[in-house]
Amino acid sequence: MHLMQLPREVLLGGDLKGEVVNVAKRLGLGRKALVLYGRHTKKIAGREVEENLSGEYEVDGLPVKGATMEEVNRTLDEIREGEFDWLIAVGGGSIIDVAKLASFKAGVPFISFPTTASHDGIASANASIKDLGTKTSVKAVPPVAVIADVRVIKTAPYRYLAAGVGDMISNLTAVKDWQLAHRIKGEYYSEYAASLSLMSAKMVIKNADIIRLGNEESVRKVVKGLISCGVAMSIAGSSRPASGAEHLFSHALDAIAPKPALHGEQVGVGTIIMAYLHGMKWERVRETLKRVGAPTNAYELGIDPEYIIEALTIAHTIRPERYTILGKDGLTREAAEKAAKITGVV
Ligand SMILES: NC(=O)C1=CN([C@@H]2O[C@H](COP(=O)(O)OP(=O)(O)OC[C@H]3O[C@@H](n4cnc5c(N)ncnc54)[C@H](OP(=O)(O)O)[C@@H]3O)[C@@H](O)[C@H]2O)C=CC1
Ligand SMILES: O=C(CO)COP(=O)(O)O
Ligand SMILES: [Zn+2]
Repeated sequence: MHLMQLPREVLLGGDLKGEVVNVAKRLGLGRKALVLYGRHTKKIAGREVEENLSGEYEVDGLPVKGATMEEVNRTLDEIREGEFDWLIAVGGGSIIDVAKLASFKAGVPFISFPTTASHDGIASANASIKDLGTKTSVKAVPPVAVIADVRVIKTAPYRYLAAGVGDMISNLTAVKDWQLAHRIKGEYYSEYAASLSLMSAKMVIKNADIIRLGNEESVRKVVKGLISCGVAMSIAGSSRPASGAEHLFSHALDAIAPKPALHGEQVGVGTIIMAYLHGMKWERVRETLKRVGAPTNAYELGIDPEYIIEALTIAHTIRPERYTILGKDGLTREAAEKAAKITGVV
């Protein structure tokens, strides 16, 4: 059986902090709400969302630090002790993922209120959580509603929007890896999910110059593309349409680099290299990232080339069951150096 779960409402608009109450009412959510936010996103929108809700609901706020299993468990304890009926995540990908997994484990719904357009986990049903040192996605639930306030998202530094482009362009190599796994390992493949995911990647290639403006139209385009990627993952029943070897490379960097860059920035650079390995037009990937002002090399990522090479050689070990262009044995150091040099990444 294949179960596809999708958000019931998706709101995209100018000033939506006050809309949360109406959404919660329409969806018939219970009396007690828990607002999850981070240190920054509390000030950006979290506190205001909490205040707006307090007129109609019993509400409490919970600060969350990063997407780790400890934070998921802490949130779960809070939900159980406080007997909360639903959650709302006000933040970047990390806060949303913590809410997603806690919501799944506790069996209570959650609303996604993104403060950045830097990742495609806004509407997806899978959560990327760091557990025992490494991070990859696990099955969870999608938000019951997505409330994307363009004005809030626009307060994020431009770098975050460019990272969102990186997370979408990565679908090009993710889908190629998926097709490879389908042919070589007989893995389930969904033509529809793959097409939907590729649509977002093609959209950013076509609209790079508009996105570069960093205005409300840019934010709308990127958010819609990211939501579509989330839907593609839900249709596939896994992150396959949006996560291949370029994501393994980024997860490896998160594990070894002293100061990793943004998820979307790292997967964007990973896409350049994996596109080269697939024999695809990697220059087009690099060109798009350049046009939107996203990093295309180690220097721009702020990561020492040594970590880039190491991440390339260990990426295949991150999630061995996910077959990609890296194969079972991964890249040799020489092959990693060659690919990174040819593509200008180091
Ligand atoms: N589940 C899925 O399908 C997917 C999950 N992901 C995951 O999402 C995460 C990446 O998300 P990303 O958003 O890049 O990073 P984070 O959620 O880790 O946020 C990075 C930083 O940005 C801050 N921030 C958030 N919003 C704003 C804003 N408006 N202005 C200024 N700063 C802001 C955060 O603040 P604060 O300190 O308050 O949190 C945090 O310090 C990764 O963990 C990745 O694995 C990515 C793609 C798909
Ligand atoms: O980041 C994601 C899709 O963009 C989720 O991917 P993972 O399954 O690699 O965590
Ligand atoms: Zn991603």
